[in-house]
Amino acid sequence: MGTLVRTSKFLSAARDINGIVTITMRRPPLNRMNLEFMSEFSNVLRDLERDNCPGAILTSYSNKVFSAGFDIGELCNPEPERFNDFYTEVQNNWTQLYGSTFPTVAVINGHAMAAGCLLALSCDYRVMIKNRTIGYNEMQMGLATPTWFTATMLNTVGHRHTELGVTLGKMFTTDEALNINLIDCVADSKEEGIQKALSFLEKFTHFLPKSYTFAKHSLRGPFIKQLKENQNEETQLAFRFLKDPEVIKKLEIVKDKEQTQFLTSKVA
Ligand SMILES: CC/C=C\C/C=C\C/C=C\C/C=C/C(=O)SCCNC(=O)CCNC(=O)[C@H](O)C(C)(C)COP(=O)(O)OP(=O)(O)OC[C@H]1O[C@@H](n2cnc3c(N)ncnc32)[C@H](O)[C@@H]1OP(=O)(O)O
Repeated sequence: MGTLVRTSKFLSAARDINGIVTITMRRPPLNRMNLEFMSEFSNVLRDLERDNCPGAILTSYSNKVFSAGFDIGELCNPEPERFNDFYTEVQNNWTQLYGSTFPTVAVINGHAMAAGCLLALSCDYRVMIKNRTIGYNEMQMGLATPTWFTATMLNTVGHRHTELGVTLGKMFTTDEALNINLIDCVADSKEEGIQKALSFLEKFTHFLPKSYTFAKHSLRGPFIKQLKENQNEETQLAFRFLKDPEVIKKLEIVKDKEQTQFLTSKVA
């Protein structure tokens, strides 16, 4: 796997002989993202920028779940200060990953739900294992999909697929995701996925890093700028949404269901 360059409670990062870093999310059982997870993630990305990393792969320790998205504990009737810290970290994390100066690949070796899907979409390329699902399922949870989540999907698959995906809270199967270019290729196993990711990243060894960064930022920069300019408003909007009694009630029902079965549309 390579030399371990960083290990923390929920993430590990290992560098191979070519400098490519594989970041593995490990918050059992579902890689749910809470404040601590997000700040560890930001620290890893900051290190990779500082070290002029030539490329990174993002994957999960589990071959069942890439990430179940945000920890519902961070969203259900949140405290203002904690939510502000959490959401700010999430936004910063997205601007770092979506705008990284190095190429990134998500090896999606398990289900990728909501913010888990955002992580994958924020990379430059996606390899997904067969028989998994990916999408923004917020609607099914009584939530809404934040503006920058939507923009990231829109920039990947276009308006119509985003519109249907977001408004239906649709989880796409691997085959469906490939058909609409939500992912770029399919692998039989995580190991094969990593090999495909490395082949993609190998292409960039022939380019000047500054040329790559310029191209990426000319495509993604305006969306990052838009979020940075509206960061506080986005946080306030989300906080108000989450304080709506109907939303709290719905999330509490979801939390109660956690004791038995999470969602009726639960995936295999
Ligand atoms: C203006 C509006 C702007 C913004 C709106 C405001 C805020 C919203 C902000 C952002 C958007 C939201 C993004 C998100 O990421 S929301 C989270 C979405 N995640 C999910 O829906 C995950 C659903 N989970 C599942 O479908 C399954 O758990 C999964 C397929 C991942 C795994 O299935 P499996 O059968 O292996 O496990 P389970 O028995 O279902 O789960 C084990 C255990 O864990 C609990 N669980 C699952 N997911 C979460 C989660 N995200 N947070 C907390 N807890 C979770 C599950 O209920 C089980 O609990 P228990 O029964 O107690 O063991």
